[in-house]
Amino acid sequence: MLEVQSVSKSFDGFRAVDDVSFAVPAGAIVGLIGPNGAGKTTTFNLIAGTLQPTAGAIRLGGRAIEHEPAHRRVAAGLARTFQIPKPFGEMSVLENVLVAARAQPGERMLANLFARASVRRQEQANIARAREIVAFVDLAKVERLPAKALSGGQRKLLELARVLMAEPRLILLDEPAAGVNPALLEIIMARIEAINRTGITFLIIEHNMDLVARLCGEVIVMAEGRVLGRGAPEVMARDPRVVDAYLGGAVA
Ligand SMILES: Nc1ncnc2c1ncn2[C@@H]1O[C@H](COP(=O)(O)OP(=O)(O)OP(=O)(O)O)[C@@H](O)[C@H]1O
Repeated sequence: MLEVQSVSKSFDGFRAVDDVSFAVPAGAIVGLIGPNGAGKTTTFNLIAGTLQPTAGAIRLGGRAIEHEPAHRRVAAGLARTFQIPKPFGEMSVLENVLVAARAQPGERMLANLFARASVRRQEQANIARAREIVAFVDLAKVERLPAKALSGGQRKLLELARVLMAEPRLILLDEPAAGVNPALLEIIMARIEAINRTGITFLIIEHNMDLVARLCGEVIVMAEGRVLGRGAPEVMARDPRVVDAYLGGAVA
């Protein structure tokens, strides 16, 4: 589904991502872990298209995307969430999900003029789908509230709903467990599992090892911009290079 090949990114000569290669098979949930500053978020930004790589290739479903703008990658089936969700605070939960729809008939002026009925049907279909997704992530009771009224954990669920609305094939999740209380974390993990069972692939940055151990068949470990290793979470957690990288990070 996703291939990252010899990708590097430098900021003023500093290699935040240094010759990174890995692949994420279709249908998998793969973790991307490593100490602070390892280059995980930069790697996400390179895949999503908010940053351009200094070198290397990125393929989604076999198609080269490293030079495509972010919105084309979304259209190709790539979605991402952020460590700190940024919903439109004044808009309702439902509206926040609705604006993430790929088909926005109201934005096509000519279509509006000539095919009002079909535009209205598409809008109704989008609203119905947004409602379903909001219910799926357990936010139906708060769907009319402004997004700014949600707790941190509910905002993570809203982010999940927004990416689902874009009908992705691959979802990049940036720290879905950060700042989430245990009850909501359980819901988030169950929903990720349910979405994955429908065939959607995940790459997840996460420091919470409970989530990683439960959801991720494999983890890719990064440190200092490079890939240290890859394997089952319980195996990588015992790998001396991985232990060293985390301890190095703790004392640095
Ligand atoms: N825009 C930028 N300009 C300069 N340096 C940057 C920029 N973005 C990231 N870096 C540096 O690149 C390195 C990797 O950062 P990155 O955020 O990718 O790490 P991370 O693994 O996601 O860390 P964390 O777990 O703390 O989120 C860090 O040293 C960071 O300071």
